[in-house]
Amino acid sequence: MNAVLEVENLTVSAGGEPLVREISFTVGSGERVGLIGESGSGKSLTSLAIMGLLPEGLHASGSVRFGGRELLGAPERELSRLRGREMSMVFQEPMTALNPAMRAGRQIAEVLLVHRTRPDRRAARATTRELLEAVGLPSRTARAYPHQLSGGQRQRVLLAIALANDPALLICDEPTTALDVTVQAQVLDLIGAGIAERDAALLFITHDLAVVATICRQVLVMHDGAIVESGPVTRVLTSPSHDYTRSLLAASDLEAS
Ligand SMILES: Nc1ncnc2c1ncn2[C@@H]1O[C@H](COP(=O)(O)OP(=O)(O)OP(=O)(O)O)[C@@H](O)[C@H]1O
Repeated sequence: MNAVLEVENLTVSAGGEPLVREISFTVGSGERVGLIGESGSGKSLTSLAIMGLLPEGLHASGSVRFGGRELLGAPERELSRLRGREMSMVFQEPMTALNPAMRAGRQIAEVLLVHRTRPDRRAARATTRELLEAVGLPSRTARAYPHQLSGGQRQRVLLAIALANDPALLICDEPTTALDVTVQAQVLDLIGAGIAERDAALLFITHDLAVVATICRQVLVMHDGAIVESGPVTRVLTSPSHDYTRSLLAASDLEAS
């Protein structure tokens, strides 16, 4: 299996204080890896460091290779060419990720067009309709503004945007946390299907063990900025070797057997 993402000794610090500490992991092509840990453990900073989107004042060191290319220290121009095309991200709060003043269809079409040297608007509109259909939304959704959609519908639009350019890597950061359980299951199914269709790699961030068990085969457990345990979901969730993983399990609905 080819490695899509190779993270080695990644450290994220603020003013010399490490918030993510020397973490290493690999995500292979077609692989689904969950990153779990309690609030504040460093999950979001890890994903932002990978995407080159760390907020001002935070510094990443170590190595993040994507398709063999080193991303840490790469020029912003190169990173913005990758984002939304070869790697994309779905966040927890779709309302802040979507432009409130732009119709949903236009937002999907824009991401199709922005990475083309010769934009074809008619083809982008047709692909937008296909993408909406693939995430279970009627084509009339294209004309809706974000505030006219439900939370689940907005998250589907974001997923359509993230999948639009057939990325090799999709990073999801708590994409279903704000949704009710039924809608959550539907969105998880759509993420799984979108990934499988493209043979893309998935890095799925959540604090919810049940969600990881549903969608991922491999899991990394993060605690206080470090990865304390990793392995196949079936192993880690049935016989955790780290105390912190055991306490996560005890606090969840899943039972260790
Ligand atoms: N811009 C920043 N400056 C300084 N510290 C920060 C900054 N952003 C995050 N932190 C700190 O880094 C740590 C990790 O934050 P991070 O957002 O990665 O956690 P998380 O595991 O994603 O949590 P949650 O599940 O609540 O999103 C936290 O202690 C947080 O307070």
